Amino acid sequence: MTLFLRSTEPDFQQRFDALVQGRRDQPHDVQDAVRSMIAAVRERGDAALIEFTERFDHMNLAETGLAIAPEELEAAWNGLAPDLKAALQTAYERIEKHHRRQIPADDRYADAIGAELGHRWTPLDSVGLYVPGGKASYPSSVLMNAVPAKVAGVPRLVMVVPTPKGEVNPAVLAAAHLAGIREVYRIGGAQAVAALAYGTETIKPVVKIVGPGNAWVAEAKRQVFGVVGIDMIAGPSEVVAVADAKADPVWLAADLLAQAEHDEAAQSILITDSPALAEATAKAVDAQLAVMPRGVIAAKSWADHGAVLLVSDLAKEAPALVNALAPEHLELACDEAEAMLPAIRNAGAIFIGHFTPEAVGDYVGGSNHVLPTSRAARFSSGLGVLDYMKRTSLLKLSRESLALLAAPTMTLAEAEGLFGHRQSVAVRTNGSD
Ligand SMILES: NC(=O)c1ccc[n+]([C@@H]2O[C@H](COP(=O)([O-])OP(=O)(O)OC[C@H]3O[C@@H](n4cnc5c(N)ncnc54)[C@H](O)[C@@H]3O)[C@@H](O)[C@H]2O)c1
Ligand SMILES: N[C@H](CO)Cc1c[nH]c[nH+]1
Ligand SMILES: [Zn+2]
Repeated sequence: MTLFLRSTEPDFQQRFDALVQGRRDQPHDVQDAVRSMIAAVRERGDAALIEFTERFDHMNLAETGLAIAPEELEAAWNGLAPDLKAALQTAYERIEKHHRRQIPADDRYADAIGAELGHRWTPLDSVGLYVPGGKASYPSSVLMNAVPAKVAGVPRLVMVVPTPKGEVNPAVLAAAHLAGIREVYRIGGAQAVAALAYGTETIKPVVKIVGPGNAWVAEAKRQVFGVVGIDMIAGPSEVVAVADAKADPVWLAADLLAQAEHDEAAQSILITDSPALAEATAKAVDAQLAVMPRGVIAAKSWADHGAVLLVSDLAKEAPALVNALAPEHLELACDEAEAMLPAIRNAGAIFIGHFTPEAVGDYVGGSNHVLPTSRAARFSSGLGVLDYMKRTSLLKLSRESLALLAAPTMTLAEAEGLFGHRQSVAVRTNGSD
C-alpha cells in the first residue's frame, strides 16, 4: 500500500522521518552476504566468480569464458539496427560535449613572497565500469560510465556486465565498441566488484570502480572502498516529483513509474499541494501499471517504497522535504520551478519544468545518469570527469621564500613535538645549532 502523508496530520514529521531513515540503511543480510562473497573472490579468484555466476546468473562461465572479445563488440555494433546506432551516437555526442566542459584546469602561480603554488590534474591509470544487467540491460549506462573516462584520458577501461542465462543485449556490446572499450567481462553483482578491486587469475585489478547497480552492487562498492576508489553509492533508482495543481497527472504518473520499473527497491515520491492532483496521479499510476510490461516490478516498488506527500504550501514546505530525502532525481513540475531552485540543496540531478521528463536525462540529455542514491546526494555528486582524475598539489620555494617561511614552520613543528620536521627546515636555513 503506497504511503499517503498529509503535512497537517500531527504525526506527519514522525512518519516522514521514518520514510527518510528507511532509505538509508542497507539490510544486514545484504551486508553479510556481500562480505562473504568478497572474501570468497579474494580467496578463490576465478573459481568463485564461476560459482557465483552459476548461482545468480544461471550460466556456466567455465564454458563461455570470462571475457567478451573486442571482435564480438564490433560485430554487435555492425549488426545493430540503424535507428539504434543513430540513437547511441546521439547519446555519445551529447554526453561527450557536456562532459568536455568539466575538464579541470591546472594552476600554477607565484604568491607575494615568491612561493610557487599550484595543482595538476592527472587521469587515473585504470577504472572498472559496472554496467547493470540483472533485470534490465543498460547500453546507456555503458556510455554514461565510459564517455567521461575517455574525456578524462583514462588509459585502461574495464567493463563488467552480468549476462543472465548467457543472454546479452547486443546494444550493450555495441555501446562498448562505440565507446572504445576493449576489456569486457561477463560478470556482475558483488562478485564482479570484488574481482575488479582485488583481481583474479584472469582480471587485473583496477584503481577505481564506478557505475550503478542494485543493492548488492552498491554494498560491494561500499565495502571495497579504500582498497580502490569508488564514485559514490549509486543503487536502486529514486525520483521525487514536486508538482503544483497545474501539473498533468498522466505525465507525473509516467515519470513516477519510469523510476519504479527499474527495481523492486526503487522509490518514487510525489510532493504536491493539490489534493485533486494527488488523487488523479494515483489513479493514473494504477491505469498505467495495468498495461505496463514491467508492471510487476513497478507495482511492487510503488507499493513498498512509493509515497504521496500532501503539503499546504508547496513553495514553503517542499524544499525542506526534498533536502531531507536527498533524492537521486528531482523533477520540479511546477510553475515556480526556477524560484524554488535556490532552496534545493540535496538532489543528484534536477529536472526543471513540466517539459523536462527525467527519462530524457537517462539517455540523451547530455548530463550523467549515474547519480547518488540512498540520500548520498547530501555529500556526493553525479558521475563526471573529475571522478576519473586526481589533483596533485605543487609547491616550489626558493632560498629566499623558504627563509621567509622557516620561522613559522619551525614554531609549528616544535608545538607538535616533531624534531625531525623542525630540523629539515633548520638545516637549509641555518636555523639550528
Ligand atoms: N543510481 C543510478 O545512477 C542508477 C543508474 C542505472 C540503474 N540503476 C539501478 O541499477 C540497478 C540494476 O539492477 P539489476 O538487478 O537490474 O542489475 P545489477 O547488474 O545491478 O545486478 C544483477 C546482479 O545482482 C546479483 N544478485 C542478484 N540477486 C542476488 C542475491 N540474492 N544475492 C546476491 N547477489 C545477487 C547477481 O550477481 C546479478 O548478476 C537497479 O537497482 C537500478 O535502479 C541505478
Ligand atoms: N534512471 C536510471 C538511473 O537511476 C538510469 C537509466 C538508464 N536507463 C534508463 N534509466
Ligand atoms: Zn531510468
